[in-house]
Amino acid sequence: MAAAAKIAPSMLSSDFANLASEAERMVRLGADWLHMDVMVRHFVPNLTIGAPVIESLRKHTKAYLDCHLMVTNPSDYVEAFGKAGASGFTFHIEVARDNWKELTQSIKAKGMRPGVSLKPGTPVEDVFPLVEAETPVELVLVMTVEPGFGGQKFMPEMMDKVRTLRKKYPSLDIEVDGGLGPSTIDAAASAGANCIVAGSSVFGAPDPGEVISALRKSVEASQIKS
Ligand SMILES: O=C(CO)[C@@H](O)[C@H](O)COP(=O)(O)O
Repeated sequence: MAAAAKIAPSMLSSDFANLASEAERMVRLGADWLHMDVMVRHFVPNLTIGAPVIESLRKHTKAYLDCHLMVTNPSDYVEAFGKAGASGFTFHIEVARDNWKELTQSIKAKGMRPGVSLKPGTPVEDVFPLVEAETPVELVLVMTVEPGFGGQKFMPEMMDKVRTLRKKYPSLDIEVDGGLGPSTIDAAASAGANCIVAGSSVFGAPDPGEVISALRKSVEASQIKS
């Protein structure tokens, strides 16, 4: 069975001063997940949110909080994110080559869904062992921009990675992130992505609900065709 479409507005593009009401608005407009970009000025040169913000937001929403840890030392964050109420914890393979097994197990032990992400320059083969492990990652996040900032241009050449993953793992959650919106979604959906992160295209639209619904329609239409 095809992995269900999950549309995840990237809260990086929201009004951080009104995070709880922005989260509520996205859920009301049809978001399945809320994508939370964690950046602490190493691994990427930006500074966003950490576990205290997740903990505060959790008091206001039951939504699935899809946390993407753009940090060099993800294992240092597992305990705090688990306690804070994160739903998914996605780390980068580039910083976890030596400890991904323990890391994945500890994420699961803290009640979160483990995911792995790869930067544009990282070969897709690098994540195969994590998907096939005894305690596997449950999501692969293919970055379609260099991580660090919203509002960048979608890299269509990353779709080869998505196609490869979808062919090999028919029911895996495959997420794409960066430059997704109405003009790029068909490329990602037809390659096999089912979890769609979108920041500026959703928050910058006159009708964000319409964009969320267009993203979902494209994923579902591609799944029917395939
Ligand atoms: O992780 C990141 C950037 O590193 C993303 O989640 C962006 O926030 C997506 O923003 P758009 O490209 O959709 O504006």
